[in-house]
Amino acid sequence: MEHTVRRAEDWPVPEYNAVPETDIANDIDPADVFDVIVIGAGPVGENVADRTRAAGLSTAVVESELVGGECSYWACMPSKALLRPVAALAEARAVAGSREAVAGRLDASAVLARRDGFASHWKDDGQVGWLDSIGAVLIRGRGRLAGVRRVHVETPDGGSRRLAARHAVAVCTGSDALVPDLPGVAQARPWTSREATSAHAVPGRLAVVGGGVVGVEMATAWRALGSEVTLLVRETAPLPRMEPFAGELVAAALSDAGVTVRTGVTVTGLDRPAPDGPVSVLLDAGRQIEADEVLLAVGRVPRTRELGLETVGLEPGTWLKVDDSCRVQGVDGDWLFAVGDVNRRALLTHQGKYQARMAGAAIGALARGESLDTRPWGSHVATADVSAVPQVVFTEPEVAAVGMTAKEARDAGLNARVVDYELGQVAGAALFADDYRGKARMVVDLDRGVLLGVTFVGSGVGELLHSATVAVAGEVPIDRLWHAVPSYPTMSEIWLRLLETFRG
Ligand SMILES: Cc1cc2nc3c(=O)[nH]c(=O)nc-3n(C[C@H](O)[C@H](O)[C@H](O)COP(=O)(O)OP(=O)(O)OC[C@H]3O[C@@H](n4cnc5c(N)ncnc54)[C@H](O)[C@@H]3O)c2cc1C
Ligand SMILES: NC(=O)c1ccc[n+]([C@@H]2O[C@H](COP(=O)([O-])OP(=O)(O)OC[C@H]3O[C@@H](n4cnc5c(N)ncnc54)[C@H](O)[C@@H]3O)[C@@H](O)[C@H]2O)c1
Repeated sequence: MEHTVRRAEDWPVPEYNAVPETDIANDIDPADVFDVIVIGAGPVGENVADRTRAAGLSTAVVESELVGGECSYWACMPSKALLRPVAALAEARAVAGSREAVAGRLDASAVLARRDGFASHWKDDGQVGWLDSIGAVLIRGRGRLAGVRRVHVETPDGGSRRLAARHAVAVCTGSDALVPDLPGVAQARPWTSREATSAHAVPGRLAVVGGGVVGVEMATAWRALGSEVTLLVRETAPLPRMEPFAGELVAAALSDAGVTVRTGVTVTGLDRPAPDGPVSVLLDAGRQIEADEVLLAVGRVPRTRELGLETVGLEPGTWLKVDDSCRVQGVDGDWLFAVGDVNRRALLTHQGKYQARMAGAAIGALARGESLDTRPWGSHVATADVSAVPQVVFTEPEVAAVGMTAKEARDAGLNARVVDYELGQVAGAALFADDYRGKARMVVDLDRGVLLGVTFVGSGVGELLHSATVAVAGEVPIDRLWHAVPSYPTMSEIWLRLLETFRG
C-alpha cells in the first residue's frame, strides 16, 4: 500500500467513551490492552489501523504471515507484474512502426525477476516500517477470538499472549484459494493462486481450471511466458459474472495467443501417479487432458476456521455477514467488525480498503460516543459495495467494469436501456492500436436518468474506468454527462459516442 510516513504524535487525541475497567480482565497485562485490535495485516487490516490511528485510538495489529497480506505477495502485485509485460509487448506490436522494432517473445527470466521485486522478495520490512510510522503496534502470531473484545495470539516462539480491546476488534483475515475435495487432489499437488503468482519456473504444459478472473489472468500470463496452456471453463464463456461480450472477446484473444480454451467442461478429479510425472485432469463425460502443472482457480474460502468464532456464537469456517458499516451480524455490542475479503461483499483490494475507511471511521465515532451516519453514501457505510464496484481484469484485451450488467439490471426489475458502441471506431482507440478491437456498454436507468453500469473491453481500458466509476457512484445525471467533454483524440471519446447513441 501507499507509504506516507506520519509520526504517531501527529494523530489527534479526542475524548472517548469510557469503557468500564471491570470489562478488562485482571489477567491481562495493561500493555496488552488496546483501544482496537486488528486481526490480519493485509491491505484491509492496514487501512483499518490507519483510520483508527487517525481517530487517535491505540491499535494493535496481529499478523501470522507477512504484513501486506495476499495482495502484496501472492495476488494483485505479483500477478500484475507478470501481466504488465504482456500488455506492453502487445501494445508495441499493435502499431505499425513500433511493431518492426520488437521481435521475439517475452524474456521469462527477466519478467519473473521483475515480479520478484514487486513482491518485495516476500519480505515485509517496508510495510512493517509503515505500520510503525502510524504508531500501530505489530504483534506477530496467529490471532483468535476468545470471547467479547478478547484476542489470544499464538506467537512464533510457541508462546501465547492475551489481548483485550477497549472498543473494537476488526477481523481482516482475508481468504484462501478454494481447493475442492476432488478425487486425487492431494496427490496431484495442484497450483493455487499462490504458486501461479510466485512460481520461478515456466511449466511446459499448464492446465488452468476455472474461467473466473484468476483463471483468465493466469492463462494470459503463463501462455506469454511460454507454457502450453489449456483453460477449462465450466460455463459457456469465461468471466460469467461480467457482460457476455467481455468473456467472448477475452476467450477469442486467448485462443489467438495459442491458449486452448475449452468451455462447458467440469473438472471431476486429478491424477498424478508419479510425484515427478505429469498430471491428468479428469473431465466430465470421461474425458481427460494431461499437463505438467494444474492450477485450480475455482474461487475462495474465508480464513475463519481457526479464528475462535465459536467463542462469540458464530460458526467457524463461515464468511462473516456484516452490515454496511462492517459490524458483524449476530454479535451484540458494536465491537466486532469484519472487513475485506472475509465478509465476502466484494473480493477486491480497493473495495476492502474502502470498507476499511468506513469501518475505521465508524469505530472512531462509536468510541467517541457518536451515532453513526448510516444514510446511503454516509460517512460510515460502504454504499459503493452495493452499487458501484469497479474491477479491471488485466488480460489482453483488458476488461474494465463498474456497477450493474444489463442482466443484473433486468433481474432487479429496473427500467434499463443498454447502449453499445465499438471502441475501435473512436479516433483515440484507432490511434492506440491498428485494428483496435474492443467494445463498450453503458446501462442507463431510464426512470432516474443515471448510469447503472459501464463495461469497456479493449487494450488500455483499465485507465478509462475511473471516469465510469465517478459517473455511477456520483449518480451523475445523464443530461449533465453530455456536458463532460472528452479530449480529442483520446479513447475517452467513447463517452461522447455512447451518449450520442443514447440520445439518438
Ligand atoms: C491471483 C489474485 C490476483 C488478484 N488481483 C487483484 C487485483 O488486481 N486487484 C484487486 O483489487 N484485487 C485482486 N485480488 C483480490 C485481493 O487479493 C483481495 O481482495 C485482497 O488481498 C483482500 O485483502 P484482505 O486484507 O481482506 O485479505 P488478505 O490480503 O488475504 O490479508 C489477510 C491477512 O490476514 C492474515 N491472517 C489470516 N488469519 C490470521 C490470523 N488468525 N491471525 C493473524 N493474521 C491472520 C494473513 O496472513 C494475511 O496477511 C486478487 C486475488 C488473487 C487470488
Ligand atoms: N483483477 C482483479 O480484480 C482480480 C484478479 C484475480 C482475482 N480477483 C478476485 O479473486 C476472486 C477469486 O477469483 P477466482 O477466479 O478464483 O474465482 P471466481 O469465483 O471468480 O471464478 C471461479 C470459476 O471457477 C469455476 N469452477 C468451479 N469449480 C469448477 C470445476 N470443478 N471445473 C471447472 N470450473 C470450475 C466456476 O464456475 C467459476 O467460473 C474473485 O472474486 C476476484 O474478485 C480479482
